[in-house]
Amino acid sequence: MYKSLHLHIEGTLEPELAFALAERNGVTLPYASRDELRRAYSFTDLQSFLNLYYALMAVLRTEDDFHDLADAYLARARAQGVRHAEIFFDPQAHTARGVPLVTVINGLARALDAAPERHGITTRLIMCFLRDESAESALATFEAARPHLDRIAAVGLDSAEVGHPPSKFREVYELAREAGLKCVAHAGEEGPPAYVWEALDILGVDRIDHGVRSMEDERLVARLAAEQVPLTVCPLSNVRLRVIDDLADHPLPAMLDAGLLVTVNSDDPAYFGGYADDNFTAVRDALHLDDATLRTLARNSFRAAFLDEATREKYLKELDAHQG
Ligand SMILES: Nc1ncnc2[nH]cnc12
Ligand SMILES: [Zn+2]
Repeated sequence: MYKSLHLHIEGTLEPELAFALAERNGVTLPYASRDELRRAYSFTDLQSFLNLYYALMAVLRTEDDFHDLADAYLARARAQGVRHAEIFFDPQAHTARGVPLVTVINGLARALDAAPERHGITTRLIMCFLRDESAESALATFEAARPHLDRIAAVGLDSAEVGHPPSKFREVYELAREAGLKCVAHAGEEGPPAYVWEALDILGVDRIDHGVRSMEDERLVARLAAEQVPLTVCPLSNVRLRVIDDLADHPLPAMLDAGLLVTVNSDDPAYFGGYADDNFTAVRDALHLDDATLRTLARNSFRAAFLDEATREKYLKELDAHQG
């Protein structure tokens, strides 16, 4: 039984669906076949992945496309034991291509609204700002989303990290908090520990996405442990984007030993070789995690989720019963 707290919906676009949507919308992809596309999934760093991630979004045009993308993800997530998913989306990557924000939100919301009954999954939607776009663009995006904020639980920050520190987005995070939204940010994936400090001190985030490079800064580790700031770590993503060389060298055990509130997540599962359970299985095997550690990781994701306390308690009881 899992919670998924770091999942980009656009990163769940499997080659099969990409080709189906391309055909539906008359979009020509620069790949002859699904296999040829899959062969392009060989990344040297975050930017090399983002280039393909944004290019393939060309097939997402209508409300039905966003609905079908999210519905396909929810079916896969449930098959992997996910019960609650907090889902990122990148509005600017769509509005920049002429797809209206309302099309994106309505399509995703239609799939998410049906998810408890259709898939047995509860969800939250997290609207991310692209950090390699301007602060003004983030502000304009937030203002455009104001009529839809009842659909949105939190704001986030993603895309190319290095050179785009969290402090650039102070103002839009202030507005989001004033509007009652939770706040998260990718930090310490490729960027330095200083970006994690900024996300905490300047953006006031409730969770850090990735945060693996925090381990380079002892004072930061102590702070994250003392405040029990959740970190949404994505092990298979870290290997595919060469943040770490080998899963066997992943800092996850050291992070747990340091008392950090670590969760395991899939990031962009269509591109990085696996969904929730695939990530758990991979770290269990590569890092020789025992059952108690796996239980801690599962509990952590329930603690870190944006749930009301009654629902959290209900899920924790279910988890205890499930794990015996
Ligand atoms: N791993 C990642 N880091 C930053 N931005 C992203 N957008 C989608 N996946 C991402
Ligand atoms: Zn991510």
